[in-house]
Formats: sequence, structure tokens, C-alpha cells
Amino acid sequence: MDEIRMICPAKINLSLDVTGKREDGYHFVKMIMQSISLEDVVTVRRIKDGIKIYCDSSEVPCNETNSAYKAAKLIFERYNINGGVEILIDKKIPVAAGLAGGSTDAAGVIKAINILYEMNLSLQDMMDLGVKIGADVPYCILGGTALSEGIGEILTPIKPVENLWCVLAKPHFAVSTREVYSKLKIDEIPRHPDINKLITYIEKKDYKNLAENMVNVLETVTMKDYPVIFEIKNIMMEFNALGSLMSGSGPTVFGLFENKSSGERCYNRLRDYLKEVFLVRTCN
Ligand SMILES: C[C@@](CO)(OP(=O)(O)O)[C@H](O)COP(=O)(O)OP(=O)(O)OC[C@H]1O[C@@H](n2ccc(N)nc2=O)[C@H](O)[C@@H]1O
Ligand SMILES: Nc1ncnc2c1ncn2[C@@H]1O[C@H](COP(=O)(O)OP(=O)(O)O)[C@@H](O)[C@H]1O
Repeated sequence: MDEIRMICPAKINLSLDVTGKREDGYHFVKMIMQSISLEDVVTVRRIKDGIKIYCDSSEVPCNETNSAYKAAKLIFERYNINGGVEILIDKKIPVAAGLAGGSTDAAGVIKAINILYEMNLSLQDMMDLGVKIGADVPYCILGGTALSEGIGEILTPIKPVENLWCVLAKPHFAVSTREVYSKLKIDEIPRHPDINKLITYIEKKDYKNLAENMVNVLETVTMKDYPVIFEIKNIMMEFNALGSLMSGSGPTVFGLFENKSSGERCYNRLRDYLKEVFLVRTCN
């Protein structure tokens, strides 16, 4: 096989807690991750040597700082592979949005090279490699519904959340994950999510209680600078979301809906207000 097309889904955090800080500045997290049907398409082609990268978005760097490029470089070096790849990214996931767009492209490239070069790496091998690119990459390799701990590399699959309707709204600015974590004061977090309880709701398919009790401790940090996040959450709740939360470090806000029609009503309302709004489903 010479070419492979990877469908690389975005994620949302159904809740996000921070429990401490490592000496190198990274934070210990406990979060519930969920894949959604908003996807980049990454085509990876086998070439003789070198890494070539192309992307249709002006917001994404087409050079060695691209997460997909870094993933290819790392796997080639680590496993001493004699060869190269051409990577084409069809970008659909908003950039620097809290949706793991860069991480999912990196995960797709690792999986693609594993297949193209017949490496037979296990999921765990690929996840161990992925964390060197970014904390969310191991999860993006696994996908679905999962508990994420450590700095994001300790993953436990959870019973999949079944096809919930989800509206995403991204305000027109980007947020730096590093900056949000650096502004967080762990001792002053006003409310922590009860992650274990939320997992029992997922196991019981009690999505109403799940949605009503979601908490993201990074929300207050990003919201302080950008109150529009609070406004979007309020609109989602007015439009009958089961619950609404900022994803990751933001600024994307998502709302979970019981059915397509209520999701559509909210989607139509937010489209008057923002450019980047999506109606998607949770997926596995
Ligand atoms: C907040 C989350 C929630 O899923 O997602 P996003 O908002 O980025 O999508 C993640 O924890 C983000 O993971 P990711 O975006 O892969 O992080 P990295 O590239 O490894 O790190 C960017 C910077 O964020 C900080 N960082 C990241 C992860 C973590 N557990 N603790 C941290 O303190 C570090 O300062 C690091 O330099
Ligand atoms: N393949 C990629 N896709 C998106 N962004 C990328 C990629 N490679 C590098 N970046 C850079 O990574 C930063 C974070 O982007 P992204 O991964 O979309 O955000 P987040 O961590 O909030 O989910 C951006 O500033 C972007 O320029």
C-alpha cells in the first residue's frame, strides 16, 4: 500500500479536572474525553525519503512545527525507518480551539505510518510515542469515550456514549493551552467535577445527569478574559441543551442535546452570532 486516507476526529472534554502540577510545569488531569464527528482528513503517501507537508488552512504552519510533521519525524527516527512521507491535511477542525485538531492529525500520521511501513506497533507503542508530541495525542490514537489521567497519557476506555447530538460554537479568537494552564491557580478552583460519578452516569446511559453535572476547571480562567464563553453557554441552555461546557482550554463551547431538532434550533440561533458553529454527534 502506498497511500492511506485517515479520518481524524476532534474531541470534546465532557469534564476536566486538574489535580496537581508536575515539576516540569505540566499539570495532572482527570478528564473524560469524547470523539465527535467533526474531522480532518489526512492523506499520507509513502515516498522515497523526506517529509513533505501540505495544508489548506492559512492558520496551520506547513513546516517542521506542524504536529503531523513532528509525528512523522519522531516515528522515523525512533524506529530507524528508511523512507519518507507526503502528508496532506484537509483542515475542518477549528485551530487552537480546545478540540485537539493538531493532536488528532499527529495521531492519524502515526497510525498511517504504522500501516504504510508494516511496523506492527501496538496501540500502546503508538500512544507512548504520541505523548512526546503532545499530551492529547495518546487519547487521539485511542479515540471514543475514555478517562484520561496523568498528563493525558494514562487512558481507560469507558462504555461509549451513544450518538448524542452536540452543537459546537467557536468564538473568533484562538486560545493558547499553555497560557491557560499557566494562569490556573489550583488552590483557588471554585468547583471540581465528580469524575467517578460522571462515569457511572455514562455507564447507565443517564446522559441528562451527565450533562447537568459537567465541569471544566479551565473554564473560569478562559472565561475571565473572554466573557462571550459565558454568553454562548447561556444561549445553549436557553435552547434546551441538556448541559453546556467549554471544551479543553477553549474557547469552543459545546452543548449536548436530546434530539436532532433541538440541536438544530440552537445551531441556527448561534449561526446568526458566530461564523464557526457545527452540529455534530458523539462517535466512537
Ligand atoms: C487542555 C487539553 C484538554 O484535553 O486540551 P486542548 O485545550 O489543548 O485541546 C489538554 O490537556 C492539552 O493537551 P495538548 O494540547 O496536547 O497539550 P501539549 O501540547 O502537550 O501542551 C501545551 C502546553 O499546555 C500545558 N499543559 C498541557 C497538558 C497538561 N496536562 N498540563 C499542562 O500544563 C503545558 O504548559 C504545555 O506546554
Ligand atoms: N496539524 C495541525 N493542526 C492544527 N494546528 C496545528 C497543527 N500543527 C501545529 N499547529 C499549531 O498548534 C496550535 C494549537 O492548535 P490545535 O491543536 O488546533 O489546538 P488545541 O490544542 O486547542 O486543540 C496552533 O497554534 C497551530 O498553529
